[in-house]
Amino acid sequence: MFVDTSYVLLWTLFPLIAVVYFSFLRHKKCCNRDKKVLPPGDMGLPFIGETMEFFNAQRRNQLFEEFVEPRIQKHGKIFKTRIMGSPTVVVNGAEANKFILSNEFKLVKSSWPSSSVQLMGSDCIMEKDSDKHRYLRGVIGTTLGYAGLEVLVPKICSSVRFYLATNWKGQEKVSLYHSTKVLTFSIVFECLLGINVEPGMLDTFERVLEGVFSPAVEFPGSKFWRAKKARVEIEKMLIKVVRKKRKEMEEKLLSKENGMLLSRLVHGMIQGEISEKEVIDNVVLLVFAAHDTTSIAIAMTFKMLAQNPDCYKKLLQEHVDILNNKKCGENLTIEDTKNMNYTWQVARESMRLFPPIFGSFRKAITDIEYEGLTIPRGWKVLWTTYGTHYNEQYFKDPMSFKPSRFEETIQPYAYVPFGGGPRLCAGYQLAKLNILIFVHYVVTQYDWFLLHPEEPITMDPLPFPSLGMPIRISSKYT
Ligand code: HEM
Repeated sequence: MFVDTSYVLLWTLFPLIAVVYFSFLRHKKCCNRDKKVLPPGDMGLPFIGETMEFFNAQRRNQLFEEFVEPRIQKHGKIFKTRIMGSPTVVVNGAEANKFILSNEFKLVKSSWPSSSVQLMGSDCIMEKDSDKHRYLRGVIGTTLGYAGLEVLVPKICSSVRFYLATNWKGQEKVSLYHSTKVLTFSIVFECLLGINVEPGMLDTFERVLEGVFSPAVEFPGSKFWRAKKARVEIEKMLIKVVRKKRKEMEEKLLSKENGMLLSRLVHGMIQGEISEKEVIDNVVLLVFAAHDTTSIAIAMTFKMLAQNPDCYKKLLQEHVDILNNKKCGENLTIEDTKNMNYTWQVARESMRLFPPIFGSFRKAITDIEYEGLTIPRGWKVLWTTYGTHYNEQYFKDPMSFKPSRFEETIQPYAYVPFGGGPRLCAGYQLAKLNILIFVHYVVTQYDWFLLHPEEPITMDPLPFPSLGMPIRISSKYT
């Protein structure tokens, strides 16, 4: 019988071919399983990526509306992009905020632009992790604990009252935003740190702040160059202050128990727990963290009150009730601030609609797996406040101003103007007191209205009212 040898060969080789074929399939499946799935999104042009789109939207204070939201629509709540030279994953939503913020030090670490690190100082709290971070949080936390706050309240009251008496009394028109900036600056320096504000200090600090998010290019005349020069001036001034304080403390003229944050930091220095540079970098950082954030929060609270007369009426009544229980000229106490529940709801709602901080950057310190996607090690992660604050899922009718929504429990990590996790704002309590006390004295002493109700809010990189929010004022007592 004729036997086709090719058939014989085929039947002999068949099991071998089958084994090779199935092994190939298995290998392919394994590889696919190991292959990491990056989040969807466009990386834009080589190197610059989508930086221009990001900055243009930011300048118009439309970062969420023009940059983030269209990409959420196209790619979903977690998308990749490339900004400022770094591949970046933008995450939105309470679950994603929680995942990223609570995994600080484990999966991610805080990641500030080079210009911010150079100007704030490489030894400031935002650059620290583990023990040093815990130590600095402890020092700030003790100063802002209940006993510390009790002492702070009358000091803040005196600062606000003095400021209004010397700068608003007899005036018809003032810049609300400028006032809040001057006040928050002196409150951080004098009430929290215990350092006297000297003439010109605010301007020098403002020059540093102007460069904090500008490109770290040091050519004469550039923002960053000016900021670096201002930082040197500040350093010289702070070195003198810190050494004087150290001498006083070593000679037992002053104890760390005077409650002031600078004394506590200098005490740590004497004990060898922190260096002089760490003290100085953290003083600069605290001013940066407190200044523009609290100022814009107060300004937007007033803007919302002007636009919502019913809310203003209710808030005013809260303060009149508190005032009626005080003797003439008596300062507020911490207990009085606890009776400002509605005012705090108004301020919180203003910060929900206009969060002073858009969000912030982290860096993945390992490959991160989240919802079936991989954020590769070394990539940046940007979490946002707007991603939850403007989302119907967390806040019903999100674009309406409704302070009473804070009577209900809010899902954790949905309301995040102060961030969350181990890096939750360390000055939250001070910011709250600053806002409540300022509102109290203004609304009980003055009638006021906005001169430009439609004034645009710009961003550079924090939001601010473009005209300084001028208001017409008239004293209630003349
Ligand atoms: C309305 C006012 C304020 C807002 C909206 C605000 C917001 C924030 C946010 C969002 C963070 C977290 C940043 C991140 O996760 O990368 C933060 C951190 C921080 N804030 Fe505030 N802040 C305010 C006022 C203040 C004040 C008054 C102080 C100090 C006296 C302060 C001190 C700090 C510090 C030291 C950190 C760093 C915490 C750390 O790294 O552990 N903040 N703030």
